[in-house]
Amino acid sequence: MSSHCQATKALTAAEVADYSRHLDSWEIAQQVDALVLKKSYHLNNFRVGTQFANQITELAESYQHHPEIRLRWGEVDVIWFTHSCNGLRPLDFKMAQKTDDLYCQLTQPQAPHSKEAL
Ligand SMILES: C[C@H](O)[C@H](O)[C@H]1CNC2=NC(N)=NC(=O)C2=N1
Repeated sequence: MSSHCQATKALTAAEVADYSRHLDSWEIAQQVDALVLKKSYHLNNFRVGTQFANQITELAESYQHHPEIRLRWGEVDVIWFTHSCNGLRPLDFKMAQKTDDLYCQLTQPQAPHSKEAL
């Protein structure tokens, strides 16, 4: 166990259940011996899937917290967990929400009241 890990323990199963109530459609999955947050996103083609993966990369770099990403035509799977604790931390839930926000920005049309639409 690293010193960072001792300072920041993984959430308990009960805490994970509580945090996950605020997320939309993220699965809590067991991966080897750790709980992880997992979601599959649908994209129209490989290029936009790659764009999404690149945006997640920028997000990950800005927080120095990095997910697993699986990219294939029409789909991007994202898995968040904290390696150093081999489990979930509040930051993983924050990153999951931010990933959803990126997906919405990328796939949903501009708000009708934006300047461009006037
Ligand atoms: C030093 C650096 O911040 C750490 O190695 C970070 C990098 N990105 C990370 N990402 C994730 N998901 N878990 C970590 O424990 C982790 N550690």
